[in-house]
Amino acid sequence: MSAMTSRTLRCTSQAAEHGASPAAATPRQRRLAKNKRQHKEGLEWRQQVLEEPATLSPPPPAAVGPGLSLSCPHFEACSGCTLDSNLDTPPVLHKAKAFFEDECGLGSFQLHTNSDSAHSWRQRARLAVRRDGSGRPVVGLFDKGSHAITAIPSCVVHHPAINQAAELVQQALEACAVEPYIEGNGSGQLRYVQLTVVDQQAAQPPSGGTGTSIVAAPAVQLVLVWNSEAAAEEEGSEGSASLAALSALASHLWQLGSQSADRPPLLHSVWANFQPARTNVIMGPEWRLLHGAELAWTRLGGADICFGPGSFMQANYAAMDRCLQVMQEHVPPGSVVADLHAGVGTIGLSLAATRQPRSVAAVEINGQGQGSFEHSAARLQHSLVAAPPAGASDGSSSSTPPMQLGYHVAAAGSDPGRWCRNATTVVCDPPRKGLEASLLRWLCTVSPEQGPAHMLYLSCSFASLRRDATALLASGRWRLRHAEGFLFVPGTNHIETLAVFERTAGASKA
Ligand SMILES: C[S@@+](CC[C@H](N)C(=O)[O-])C[C@H]1O[C@@H](n2cnc3c(N)ncnc32)[C@H](O)[C@@H]1O
Repeated sequence: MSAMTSRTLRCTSQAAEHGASPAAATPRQRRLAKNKRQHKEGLEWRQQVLEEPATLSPPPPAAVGPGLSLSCPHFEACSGCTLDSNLDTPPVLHKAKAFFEDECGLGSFQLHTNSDSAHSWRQRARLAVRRDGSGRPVVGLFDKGSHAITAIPSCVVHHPAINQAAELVQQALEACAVEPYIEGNGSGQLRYVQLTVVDQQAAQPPSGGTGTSIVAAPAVQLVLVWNSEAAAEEEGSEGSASLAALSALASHLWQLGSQSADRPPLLHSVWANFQPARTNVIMGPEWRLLHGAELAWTRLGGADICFGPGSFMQANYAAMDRCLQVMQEHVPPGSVVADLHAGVGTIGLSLAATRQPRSVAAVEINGQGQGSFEHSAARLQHSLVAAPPAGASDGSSSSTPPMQLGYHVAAAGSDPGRWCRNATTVVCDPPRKGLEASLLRWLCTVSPEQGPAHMLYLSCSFASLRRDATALLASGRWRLRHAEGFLFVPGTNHIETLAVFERTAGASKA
């Protein structure tokens, strides 16, 4: 928190304590005082959660004005959020409305949101580990526009389990005398931590017993991003001392976070990721499981989704779940689905669990997702055989083949004709830069007989979606049937947009 902000907060609270007239405060002081009051209520709620972890549920929504508000004590210092009021009408929403309503002629472009969307939504967070201005090791985020670090122990957008696990790491830094990373000279040990909430209910396999041993509280998959190579060097060398320090830190955390007699374990697992390079890329190429279970699960869009620490996961599970439900409405039963930017296969698996497609082919450039996809697919196939959906094949009939679920590690644009062979529905969920030029060209030129009938394009960047949608519509091959937005990152000028296209000519394959 900047000196200016902390001074302002102090002054505001003193004014409030001494009963100063609200009229004497500036609008900003009043806003910060309100943030502080709501933050205090949030802390009280979190204290209750700590005492009763099995009942973790979202905090009561903050008292808000016309729009959703953030009310975070770290706002303005921390770089994580850029909006603290009217979160449900970020500036980009106006651009999206203008594009879809005025340029594309859709009736109305809506943004999905509800009153508790603003808080406790983040289920995956990456936090830096550095020394602060006073030399104290800190787990937090960089200040706006700099690499100076701010601790954010009361972050209101983090799921409470993430804040608790971050606090555990904060304590362990000092207890284990861990050296935070120093960017200036590349020295130090711990660079970042990644914390991901694991749904312990979904973690139980469907045949996992009576349910009496199920631990209801969410736990955290913790990754320690360590500033060294993975391989131990000769005994007594600097490398092995560094790995011994990593091992001691991980054991200390595991003991603190997994073995409490009076509450469910906070940690699901502890991983090491090794990043020795002097780079801004957070994760390195090598991973090692140090404690706990390798497989982590959550339930999204009607499917159990397995994920590892190195594969992409949407951080806002509730918003993604809602988005998946909407996507399902646009996929007819019996479809052949190509899920082109699949990650661990969340979208394709959700469609497989709910829409009875004939097949789903997942295509993903990062091979880290493949093992997770295969675990999820096996669990899904098992549950479909055990309880086939009404009217669906259980695979026992020789005339109706079982659903095919496949995963290809490849760039979607490398051979779109191959990845989309026979596909009736193509799903694109690209990174911020949008569709690869080769994929966009194929979609804009493929003949109606060969191409898919429907396309679901989910985008995290409105600018690249607008560019790609303009090209798709200009090609004459596609018509926009529907579009809507989802608040995946409340507190920022960002919306996730789903655009549903249908082919304009030729016989539909679906
Ligand atoms: C926004 S994420 C979506 C992941 C997944 N659909 C989900 O919902 O979790 C984008 C994914 O596209 C992958 N990706 C990036 N470039 C790609 C490419 N050229 N071809 C295929 N996948 C790509 C990334 O590795 C990442 O997993």
